[in-house]
Amino acid sequence: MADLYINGSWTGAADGGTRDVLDPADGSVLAHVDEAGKSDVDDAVGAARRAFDDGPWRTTTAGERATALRAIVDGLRTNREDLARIESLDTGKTIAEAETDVDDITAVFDYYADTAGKDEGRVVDTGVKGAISRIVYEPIGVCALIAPWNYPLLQMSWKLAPALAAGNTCVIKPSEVTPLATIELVRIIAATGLPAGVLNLLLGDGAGTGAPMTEHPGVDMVSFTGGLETGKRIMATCAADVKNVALELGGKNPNVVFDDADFDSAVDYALNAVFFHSGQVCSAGARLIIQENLHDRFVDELARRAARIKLGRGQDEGVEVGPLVSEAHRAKVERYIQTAKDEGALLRCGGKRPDDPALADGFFLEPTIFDRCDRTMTIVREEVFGPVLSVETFVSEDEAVFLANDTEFGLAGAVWTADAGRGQRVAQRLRHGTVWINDYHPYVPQAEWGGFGKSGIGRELGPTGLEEYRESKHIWQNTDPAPMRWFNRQEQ
Ligand SMILES: NC(=O)c1ccc[n+]([C@@H]2O[C@H](COP(=O)([O-])OP(=O)(O)OC[C@H]3O[C@@H](n4cnc5c(N)ncnc54)[C@H](O)[C@@H]3O)[C@@H](O)[C@H]2O)c1
Ligand SMILES: C[N+](C)(C)CC=O
Repeated sequence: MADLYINGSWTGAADGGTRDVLDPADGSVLAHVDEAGKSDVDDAVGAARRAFDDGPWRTTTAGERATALRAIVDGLRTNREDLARIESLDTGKTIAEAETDVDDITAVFDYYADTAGKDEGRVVDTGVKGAISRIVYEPIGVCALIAPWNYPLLQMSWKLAPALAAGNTCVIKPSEVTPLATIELVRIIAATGLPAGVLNLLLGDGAGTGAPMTEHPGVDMVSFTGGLETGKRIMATCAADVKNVALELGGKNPNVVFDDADFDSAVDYALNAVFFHSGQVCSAGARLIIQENLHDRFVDELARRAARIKLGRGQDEGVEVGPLVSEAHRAKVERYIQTAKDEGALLRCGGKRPDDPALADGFFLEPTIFDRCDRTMTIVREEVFGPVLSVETFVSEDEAVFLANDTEFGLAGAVWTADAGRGQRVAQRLRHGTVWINDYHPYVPQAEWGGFGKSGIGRELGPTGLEEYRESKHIWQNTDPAPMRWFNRQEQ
């Protein structure tokens, strides 16, 4: 096996470590891959360090880097179906979802190809005679990019595209649970002829590979997407060396529905908000906050439709939702379901594994709705990251806003209303990084993504997504130097 990509070559793990990657739809082994240890981390960071300090990449022009990114875009377009199929197999998501992800990352590489080539810094008007002052942007250096299992290609590309566009070198690590499509992504990028060491791929888990990456003195920046507790650990590690750190963490996202909302659309999107990809989405609308007088009709319809969602293998025709990613993750979600029952939430549908014997070996769980929840319940407060919706009610607009903001997270949320003024008012009061009005889930390369509160630090996508990977430098030139004689005036 040779699944690690270090200094322009495919190689195995130095200590022979390997890992089985499982198909979440039936628990079978999809692949065996190499598992990097500390010496592989040293090799990859060393290669990225040399490529940054001594190689040609850092000093390429923005236009040259834009050309390199466009070659990646071409590679992604050519390999769209293959990439989507692998991503679907590995994560369990449907082919349609995986294709959407590949289209998204293609657009992201394209966007940063454009953006990198346009922003060449700025001239500063200092008001000082005989001085030229300008701001230039430089890459930060060696970036360690670490991604989660739910959107392996997408979350890595949101980091990799701007990091490369800015002229950094990278060591990347997908989740040990879903590494397969990232290996293909690196094959596609390697084929475009990036200089050796600019992009390095490590596979492995948090303790054996991720932690040594973040601790490594040769790394200048860590960009991480994943869970809150891991994020805290990484931030503490980075503090020791004052490394740059960007964090995209979890969410407990409110979907607020007022009684004047378009009923059919609000129900339809509420389903999609929470059950898309089995709820394994950082921005999943897992908290329905509904106006009391609409509650009965809305939740009845929601439960009726949730019970009809077609579960199955993500590659099969007609399947709407795939399995959870692993046995361990399903067990975690099941513990949350039990806790919700114990704390008195009312189970309206789901709450168990499907009865269909054809799904018995996969990590499936039925779409689940807990009604009559309150803000003290664990199911309302903690990120479940599965197909589980909690329902709370409100009477007034103020109460809706209070409940929507009543979370330590602040990633995303939505408001549904026919009153345009109220939509804007509520959107402005929500303490979340993305707010949708009469919609749920859209994200685009041009618009920043990230969270308030414990949902993270920094932003991906948009112009800010490029800023994350650049240092700005002020260059001041005195065009007419002459002694200033601040000191030793008596000697003049
Ligand atoms: N904000 C966002 O945009 C966004 C997007 C996707 C997922 N997420 C979040 O990701 C979480 C789910 O992903 P997960 O279960 O893979 O998260 P996780 O924190 O368990 O793991 C994420 C990555 O970090 C690595 N890792 C684990 N411990 C590490 C350590 N000590 N040092 C360095 N790396 C380490 C893992 O191997 C994996 O690659 C959810 O909380 C979800 O909300 C957030
Ligand atoms: C950022 N997003 C919404 C694509 C995936 C979150 O898990």
